[in-house]
Amino acid sequence: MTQPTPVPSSPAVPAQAARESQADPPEPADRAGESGQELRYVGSAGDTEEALRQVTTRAMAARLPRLIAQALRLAWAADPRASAALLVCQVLAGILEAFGLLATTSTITAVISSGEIGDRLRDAAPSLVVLAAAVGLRALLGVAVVALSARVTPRLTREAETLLLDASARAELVAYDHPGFNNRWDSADRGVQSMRGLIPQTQDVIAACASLAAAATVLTVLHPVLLPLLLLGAVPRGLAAVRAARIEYQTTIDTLNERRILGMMRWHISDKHWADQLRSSTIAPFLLDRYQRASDRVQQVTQDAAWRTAKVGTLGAAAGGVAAGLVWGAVVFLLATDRMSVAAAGTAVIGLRTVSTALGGIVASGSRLYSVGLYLDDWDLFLKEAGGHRMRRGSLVLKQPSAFRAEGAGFTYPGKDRAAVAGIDLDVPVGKVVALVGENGSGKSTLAKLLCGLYLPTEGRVTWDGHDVRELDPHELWARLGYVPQEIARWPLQAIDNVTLGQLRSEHEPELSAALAASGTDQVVAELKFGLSTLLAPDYWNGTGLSGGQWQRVGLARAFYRDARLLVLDEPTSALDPRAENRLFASLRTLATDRAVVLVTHRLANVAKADEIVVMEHGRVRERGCCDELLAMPRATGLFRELWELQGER
Ligand SMILES: Nc1ncnc2c1ncn2[C@@H]1O[C@H](COP(=O)(O)OP(=O)(O)OP(=O)(O)O)[C@@H](O)[C@H]1O
Repeated sequence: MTQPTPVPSSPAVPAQAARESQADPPEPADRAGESGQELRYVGSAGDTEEALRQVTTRAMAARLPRLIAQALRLAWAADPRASAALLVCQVLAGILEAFGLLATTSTITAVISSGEIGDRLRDAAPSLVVLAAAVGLRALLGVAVVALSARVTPRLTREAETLLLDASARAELVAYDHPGFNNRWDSADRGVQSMRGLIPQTQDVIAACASLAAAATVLTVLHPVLLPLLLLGAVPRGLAAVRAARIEYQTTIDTLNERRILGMMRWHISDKHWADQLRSSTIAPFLLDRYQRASDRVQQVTQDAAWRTAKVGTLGAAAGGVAAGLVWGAVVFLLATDRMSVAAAGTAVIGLRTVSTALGGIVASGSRLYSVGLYLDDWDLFLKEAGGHRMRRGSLVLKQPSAFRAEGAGFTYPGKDRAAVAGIDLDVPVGKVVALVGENGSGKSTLAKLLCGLYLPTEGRVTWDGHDVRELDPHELWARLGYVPQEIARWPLQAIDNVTLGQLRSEHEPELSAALAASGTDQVVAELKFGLSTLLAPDYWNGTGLSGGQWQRVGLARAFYRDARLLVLDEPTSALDPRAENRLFASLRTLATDRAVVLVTHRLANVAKADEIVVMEHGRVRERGCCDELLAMPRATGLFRELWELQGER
């Protein structure tokens, strides 16, 4: 047995002094921003600036074809047949448009030619039939396009959502402590939502392009000057639409952080989790006031944006109107100077309207598609990078690891300038029970997560069987881990799945019964209406709720059931009744027969049987040894002894 070693802590503030320094609590600083902090979500400004830099007219024009190709690729992956049918419909619609326009010229030519009215109508009949057929078929194709889009879009959205969730599960745990990660997740999620508009907008752009190509061909045949004039007329509207898309995107980005706050406040005010405290503490009006403030800030930004969009739209429309006047003036001029026949002018009128509508469609749907594309980029990037935190570890697999070590390991949370734990040396082989104790915030849970490979150390290293956890396949590593965190996840699944986590090896196996019995979950299950098949979810999900202590038993059963070599129990008995707690600690030795056990707890009496007790203070190891050794330390310097005696007095 090692001698208790009082390790100098940094900074060396004895527990007593630390408590005394906290005796006078500081004045409450948060007075809605008067002198302290107000609720403000801290995002990464760099992302926003980068995103906005991309929203230019040129970028948009260059990006559109790629976006359409991307949309088609995604749609193809989601539903190849429906996507092919959609494309065929669009091409057919374009061809019919051209036929319709040419038939218009023939019809007008026949009707206004000299001769008997009956003969003229007979001559016009074939082109009239073509015209009617083209219009009717185009309408039918329109219906088919709507139906096919409605089929592809939900599949596409579902697929996009699944990929996003998968990418998020592949991010390092530390990602959640980076504000940029949450922002990127939000933007990517918005990408999934905006995907609902992807197919309709793409369809609109393709349809408008097909229509434009058809009408432009016909117009060029009628007179070559018409088309360039028209295209020129569309420029002001195009510029205005791009500007509006930029304002919309900027507004979304500017309000992203506030919307996060709104979402978080909404959850705190409405969720069952805090519902009892919300009522009993009468805090609701105060929270609603905070909600209102954030809401006002969002409204301010959106109102401002709406005003700027209206201004840009008005300018675009005015310039577009002048351009349209020029085009129509040109048609009148060509007609008046006999450079164009009356029949051609009649068709030109229809053709001009078609081209103008198509250009308007390309500009409007194109700018909407571009907005969708910006979010789509965020989604795409998240899939590749998991918000910049994709797990990139090794692939080494350890079947039966048996030695878990921290070697000078430390960890600093993102954005913090002080390490949560530092310079930790710890050795936990299979068969050994190590207890981590210490005051709140001394670094016990952080160290536990380092040993689990959930966090990667920012200094030193953590090894399993001598291999740095960075080299190990993380999923295989966690398959050998039984981890009971302070807050047990309440998965909305049946009791059996909540214990086996969907990894049942075989029905009625002894391991399952043993895990249920060792954790006391067997007693919980015995009271459930459908036993292990009971859905553990609140009543309104058609399930059955459990108490905090019952969930803690389920959490323990989970860890015991796993084929784990390292068992990390972080405050595993905080909600257990004394009998359940006793049973757990009595079985610690048995649990450690073929596992290494790390136990984090404040109930010091329970760690008496641990092989080694590590006393943490300010992120460092202050003392270590077995219970008797630590209790034998002088009263003035022994932190464990002081805490032990305080608990004893209680
Ligand atoms: N997600 C986080 N982001 C930033 N700092 C954190 C985070 N979690 C913990 N910390 C800080 O790291 C330090 C160690 O925290 P840790 O949770 O490891 O302490 P602990 O000893 O387990 O505390 P407790 O006994 O209260 O559970 C504390 O100063 C805490 O404020």
